[in-house]
Amino acid sequence: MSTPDAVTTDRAGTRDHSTVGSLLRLWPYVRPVRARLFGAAAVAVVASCTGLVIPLVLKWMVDGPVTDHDPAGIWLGALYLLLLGIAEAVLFGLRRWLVARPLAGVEADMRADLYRHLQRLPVAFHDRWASGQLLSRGTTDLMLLRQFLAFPLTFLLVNGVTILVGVLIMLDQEWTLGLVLLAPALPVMAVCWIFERRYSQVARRAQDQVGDLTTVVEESVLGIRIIKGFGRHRSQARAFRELSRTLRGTELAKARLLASIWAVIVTLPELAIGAALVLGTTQVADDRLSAGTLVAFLSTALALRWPVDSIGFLLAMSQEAATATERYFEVMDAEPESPDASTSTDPATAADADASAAPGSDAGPLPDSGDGDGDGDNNGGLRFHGVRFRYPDTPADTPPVLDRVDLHIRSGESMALVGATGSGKTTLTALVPRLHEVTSGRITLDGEDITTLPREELRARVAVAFEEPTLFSASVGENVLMGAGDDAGEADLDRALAVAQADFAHALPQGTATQVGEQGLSLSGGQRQRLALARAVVGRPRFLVLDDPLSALDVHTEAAVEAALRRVLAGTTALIVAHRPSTVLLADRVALLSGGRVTAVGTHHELLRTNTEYAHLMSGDEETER
Ligand SMILES: Nc1ncnc2c1ncn2[C@@H]1O[C@H](COP(=O)(O)OP(=O)(O)OP(=O)(O)O)[C@@H](O)[C@H]1O
Repeated sequence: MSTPDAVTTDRAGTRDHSTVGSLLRLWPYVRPVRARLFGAAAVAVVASCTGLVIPLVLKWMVDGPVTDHDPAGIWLGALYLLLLGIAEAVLFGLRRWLVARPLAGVEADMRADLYRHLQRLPVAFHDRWASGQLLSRGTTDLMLLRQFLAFPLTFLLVNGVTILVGVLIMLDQEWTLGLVLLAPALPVMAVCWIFERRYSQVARRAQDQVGDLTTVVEESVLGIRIIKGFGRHRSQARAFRELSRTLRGTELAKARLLASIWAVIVTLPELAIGAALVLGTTQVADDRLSAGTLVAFLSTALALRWPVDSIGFLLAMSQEAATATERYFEVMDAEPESPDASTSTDPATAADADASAAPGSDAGPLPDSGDGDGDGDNNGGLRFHGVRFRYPDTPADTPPVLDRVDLHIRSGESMALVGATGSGKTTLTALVPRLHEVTSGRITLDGEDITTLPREELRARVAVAFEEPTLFSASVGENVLMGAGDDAGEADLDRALAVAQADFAHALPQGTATQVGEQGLSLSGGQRQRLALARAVVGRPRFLVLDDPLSALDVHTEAAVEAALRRVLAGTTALIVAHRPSTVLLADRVALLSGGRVTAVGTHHELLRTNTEYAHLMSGDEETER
C-alpha cells in the first residue's frame, strides 16, 4: 500500500485538465436533472434582476412623490418596494426547493457508482491505494460537488447576468458614471485569472492531504490494539499532528489566496463607487443630473456589490469542485477487473505472457504437469500449468514471485501447500479465484481454464478463507450465508457452523442473529476464523482454497474441523496453505513451494524422509505431532 505522502504527490502530479474541462465530466450525472437545474438558474436570475428594479422604484419615488410632497405616492412606492422584496425572497426560496432534492440524488448516484466501481476494481488497485484516499473521495469530494452544483454553478451564472443587467441599467442612467464604475473590470478579471491557477494547485494539495489524514485516522482506529499494546499512541499522535499541521498550512495558504483576491475584488469597485459618487454629486449640484437618477445609480451600484464580492469565493468553490471531480474520476477511470474470458490488462503482464516459454503456457495443449501422480487423469480437479506470477506494480527486472508452478490437485483430494514464509503461498491461492491474474501459464478447474469462466461462476465454484478472517458489521448468520446463494437457509447455516466447529454461535446472546462488530472484534481470533471457514463451506463449493485458515485453532479443534470437512465435503477439491504439521497431516498430499516453484509433492511422511527443506520447515512442532 502506498504511503500517504506517496499518494499525495502521485495524484497531484496527474493534473492536466482545465477547471471547466474537469467540471464538464459531471455532465452525465447532471443530465437527468438538467431541467430542474436550468429552471432553478432561470428563477434565480429573475429573482436577482427583481432586486435591480428596486433602485428604479427609488428613482421614481425621489424624482416624483418625494419632490412633489405626495404622501399617497410615497405609500404606493413603499408598497411596490415591499412587493418586490417579497417576490425576490419567494423566488430565491423556490430556487432552493427546485435544486435540493435532485442534487441530493446526483450525489447519491455518484456515490453509488463509486462504490460499485470500487467493488469491481482488481485487488492490485486496492493494494496500491490508501483506503483514506478512497474514503475522502466518496465523502468530502462528493459533498463539495453537490455544494458546487447547488450554489456556485448557479450563482456564477446569476451573478454574471445580474452584473451585466446592472451595468446596462447604470450606463442607461448616466453613461459617464457607468464608465467610471466599469474601470476596475479589467484588473479584476486579470486577478481572477491568476487566482484560479494558483488556487487550483493549493486546493488539490488540501484535498489530497484530507485523504492522507483520513488514512491515518482509519489505520489508528483499526490498529488501536497494536498502538496501545506497543505504547505507540504518542508517536501515532505525533504523526497525526504533523499531517494535520501540514493540512492547516495548506488551508491557510488557501485562505491567504482568497483574502488577496477578496481585497482586490472589494477594494477596486468600492473606489470606483466613491469616484462615481463624487462625480455624480457635482453633476447634481450643476443641475446636469437629477437627484433621483443619482440615487438610482448608486443603489444599483450597491446592489451589485454582493454579486461582485462573491465572485472570489464562488471561483474558489468551483476550483475545489473541479479538483474533487478530478479526484473522483481518477478512481472511476481506473480499469476494472479485466472482462471475463480474457487475461490481465497489465502491459507488463502481456509482455511476460508472450515471452514465456514455460511448459503449459498460454494457448498450447495441456501437457502432464509432471506432478508425479501418474493417475492419467489430466483434467480433473485443480491444476496449475506453468504458472508464473509477478505483482503488477513491481519493477519488471525483479524475479517473479511464482515461476513455472506445475501442480495437480486431483478431484476430491486435499493438498497442503507448504513453504517458507514469503515463498508465495498466499499469492498462489489468490490466483485461483482470480483475485490476481496469472502473468503466464494457466489454471484449470476440471479441465476448464479459469479465464474462460465468468468470474461469478468461478467464484461460486471456488470458496476461499484467509488467515485473517474479515467479518462484516452484520449478524453471524448473515456473515456466514454470504458464502452461499440466495436460496440458502437455516439448515445450510447450521450445517456449515457444525463443519467449522463454530457451534459457539448458537450460544451467543441472540444466537446466529447476534451482530458482530466491525471486523467481528467482539469475537476471539479462533471464533472469527471458524466463522470465516463456515462462510467458505456453506455454499458446498466444488473447490476450496484455504489460506492457513485454522492457524488460530488449537490442535484438537483443528482436527475436529478437518474431520468434519472430510465427511461433509467429500467431493471437494481443496488446496490448504499450512504451516503446522497438524494441518499438513489432515491433507492427502503435500506440495512444497520453494524459490517460486513446486519442488516436491508427496505425503507428509514421504517428504519428511526425502526432502531436507521440508523436514527443516516441519521441525519444531514436529516432535509434538508424533
Ligand atoms: N501486493 C503485493 N505487491 C507486491 N508484492 C507482494 C504483494 N503481496 C505480497 N508480495 C510479495 O510476494 C511474496 C510472497 O508473498 P506471500 O504473501 O504470497 O507469501 P507467503 O508464502 O504466503 O508468506 P507467509 O507464509 O508469511 O504468509 C513476498 O515477497 C511479498 O513481499
